[in-house]
Amino acid sequence: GFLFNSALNAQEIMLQPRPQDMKVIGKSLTLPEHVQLIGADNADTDAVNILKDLFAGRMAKKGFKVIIGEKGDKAVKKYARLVPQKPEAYYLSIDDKKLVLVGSDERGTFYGMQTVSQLLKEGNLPQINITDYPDVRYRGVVEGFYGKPWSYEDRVSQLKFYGTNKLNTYIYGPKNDPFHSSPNWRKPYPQEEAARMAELVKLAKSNKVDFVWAIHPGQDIRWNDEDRELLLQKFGQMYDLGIRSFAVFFDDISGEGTDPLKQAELLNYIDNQFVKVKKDVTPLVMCPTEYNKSWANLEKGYLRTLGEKLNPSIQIMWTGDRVVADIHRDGMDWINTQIKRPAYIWWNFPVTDYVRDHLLMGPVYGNDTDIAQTMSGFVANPMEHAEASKVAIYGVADYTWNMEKYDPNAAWQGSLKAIMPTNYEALRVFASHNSDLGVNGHKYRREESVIIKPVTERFLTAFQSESAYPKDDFTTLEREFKSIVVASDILLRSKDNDLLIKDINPWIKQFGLLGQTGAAVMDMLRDLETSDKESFKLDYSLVKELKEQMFELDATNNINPWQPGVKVGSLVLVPFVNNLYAQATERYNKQFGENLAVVYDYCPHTLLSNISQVKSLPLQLKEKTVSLSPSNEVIKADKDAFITIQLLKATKLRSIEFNAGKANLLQWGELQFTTDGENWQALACEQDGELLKATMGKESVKAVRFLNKSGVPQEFYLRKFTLGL
Ligand SMILES: CCCCCN1[C@H](CC(=O)NC)[C@H](O)[C@H](O)[C@H]1CO
Repeated sequence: GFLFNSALNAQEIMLQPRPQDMKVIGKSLTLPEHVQLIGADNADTDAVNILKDLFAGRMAKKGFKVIIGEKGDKAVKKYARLVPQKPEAYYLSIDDKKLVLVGSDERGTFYGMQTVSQLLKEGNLPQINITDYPDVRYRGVVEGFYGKPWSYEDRVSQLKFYGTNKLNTYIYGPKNDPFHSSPNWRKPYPQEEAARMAELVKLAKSNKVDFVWAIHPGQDIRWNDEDRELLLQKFGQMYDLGIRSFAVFFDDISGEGTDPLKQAELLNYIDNQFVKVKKDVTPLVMCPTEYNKSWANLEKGYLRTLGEKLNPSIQIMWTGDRVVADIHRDGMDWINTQIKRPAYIWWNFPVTDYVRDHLLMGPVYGNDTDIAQTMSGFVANPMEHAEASKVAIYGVADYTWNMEKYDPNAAWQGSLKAIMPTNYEALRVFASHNSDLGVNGHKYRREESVIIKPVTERFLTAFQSESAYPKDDFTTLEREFKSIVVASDILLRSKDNDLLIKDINPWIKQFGLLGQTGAAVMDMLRDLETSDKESFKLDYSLVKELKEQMFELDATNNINPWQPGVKVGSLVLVPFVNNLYAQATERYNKQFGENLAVVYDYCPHTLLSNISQVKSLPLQLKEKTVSLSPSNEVIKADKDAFITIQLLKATKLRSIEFNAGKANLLQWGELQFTTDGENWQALACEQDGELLKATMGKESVKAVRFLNKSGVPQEFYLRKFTLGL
C-alpha cells in the first residue's frame, strides 16, 4: 500500500520544457518498494537505462507495474491510441497501480523518461496523465561562431544537457576549425581528432541528438568534378566516423562560391548521390550566403533561385531580418515565400564573437511565440563559453518544445538551477547583471539589471537635485552591491560546475570588484551625510584603487584583436557607479572647498561618423589609448564620409594611428585634427605599409578624423584607429 502524500496540483508541478497537456489525477505516491518492468526488452534502450537507474534496487518479478514501449510494441498495445501521431511524442500515465509510458518513436519514449526523472522528487511521484510532443522538428545548437572552438569536455557536457532538455540537434560548424572550412575541408581529420569526433557521435546518439557535421567550402570551392568528389569523399569519411546528419554552409564568403545555381547543383548532387543513397542519413541542411533579410538582393534572385532549384527535402537556414535579430512572424512569412519551404532558424544568440568582452547570461526573449509551424528548425549559435551558453540553450529548449507556453523568466530560473544546483542564487545575481552586449556593430541589445535599474535612476536623479535621496533606495543599493561581493566569492569557490567557473573566472572576479566599488561609493555618500571628511577621502581612494584593479583585470584578461577585456554590469551598474562617484566627489569638493579629481572610467570620449556601419561601433578606452574596435566587414564610404574621435576635452596626444587595409589611402583620404572642433587641419603622416602614423605637433587636440576627400565612394577596412593619450 502507498503512503499517500498531499495532493500536488498541476501548477505546483514545474516541468521544463512544459508538456503540451498535463492533468493531475490523484495524490502523489511514495516510490514503490517493488517495481515490475513490462516491455523493457523491446522498448528504447536509452530510455530503459534511465528507468533502471531511477528504480535501481526496486526491480522485482511482482509489484508496481511499469509498462514501457513504442507504438507497435505488444506490451503497450492497448495504450497506443493515446500517443499523438507525431515524431518524438509520448503518453505518460502514473496512477496507484502502474506507470505507463508509450513513445510514438524511440525518442518519444526517451523524452517521456526525462519527464519521469523530473517528476520524481524526494522519492515521490505524482499521479498524472501527460500527452506531449515537440512544436519544432529540429531543436538545438549550431556551434558556428568565430573564435576558440569548444573543447571535447565542453561538447560532452553539452550533448548530455541536450538529452536531458529534449534538444535533438547539434550542428558542428566552428568557423575556426581548419577541417571544416577552406582550404582543408578537403582533408580528413587527423587520427586523434577523428577518434574524439566518433566518441562524441556515439554520445550524441545515446542522448537522442543528431550530430550534424557541417562543411564550409564556399570561400575556395571550384565548381568542378574534382572538388565535388573531394567533398563527397569528406562526407564519406565523416559517415564512417558515425555521422548520419550533414550540412553545407555558404555563409560569410565572397567570389565564385556565392553563385546560387552552382550551390544548388552541388547540394542536389550531394542529396541524390549521398543522402538519398545512404538511406539512414537525415535531410541535408544548408546555410545560404544571403542568410538574413538585410542582405537579400531580390533583383539578383539568390534566394528565389535556391527556393526553386533545391530539392524540397533540403533545409535552408536563416538568421532573421538581420545577422543578429529576434524572429518574428512577418519575417518568417517573407522568407518562407522566398525559399518555398519553412526556414530552419539559425539564431545568432547568445553568440558573442563580436562582443567578446561580454557574457550573455540573461533570459531568452524577443522571439514570437506563434511561429512554431513556420519553421522546420531552430538552433542557437552560442558563445565560445560553452557552460555559460547553457542559460540561453535551456531557454531555447523550452521555447522550441512548447512555444505557446514559453515563459522567459521561468526558463531562465530553471537554467540557473540546472547549471548550478546548489549555488544557483549566486549565479542568478551574476547572470542578472551580465546580459547586455554593450554598444556593437549589429546594434543588438538585451535588458540588464532589470530589478535595480529603476532604483539607480531614481536615486541618481534625487542625489543630483540636491534633495535627500530616499533612505530605502540607499539600503537597496547597498545590499545589491554587497550581494554582488558575496555572490562573486561563492561562485569562485563553488564546486557545482568546475567547467563554468574556470571558463568565466575573470568575469566573476571583475564582478566582485564591481560590488566592492559600488559599496565603497555608497560609503562615500554616508560620509557626506555625516560630513566625515577623513572617511570620505579614504573611501574615495578605495574606489580609485578598485577602479584601477578593474582596469588592470580588463587589460590583462581575454586579450583578443576584436573586443579584448572583461566587461561586467556594463549597461546599468558600471555607469551608475561611475556617475555617483563623480557626483559625490563634486559634492565633496563644493562642501569642503577641496579639489579631488572627478574621474569617470567608462569612455567619456565620443565617436562621430556618417558611415552607418561605423557610427554604432564602441570606442574602447584603455589606460593610455582611445580606439575604435576593428571590424571584419568591408566599409563602404561615400564621398565626404568621415570617422571622428572627439575627446572629452582638448588633449596633447602621444600618437595617432590609422589603418584602413589600403596602401593607397592617402590618394583619396586624409587624417585631420582640430583644436577647437571647428577648424580642421591635415595631419602630416608617414605610412608604413597600410598603417598611417601622424607626426605629432605641440597642439592640444580636441578631435581627430579620417575623411574621404576624393569626391567618390571608396571601400576600405577598419583595421585600426587609435589615439595615444
Ligand atoms: C559581417 C558578418 C558577420 C557574421 C557573423 N555571424 C557569422 C556567420 C553567420 O551568422 N552565419 C549564419 C558567424 O556564425 C558568427 O558567429 C555570426 C555572428 O557574429
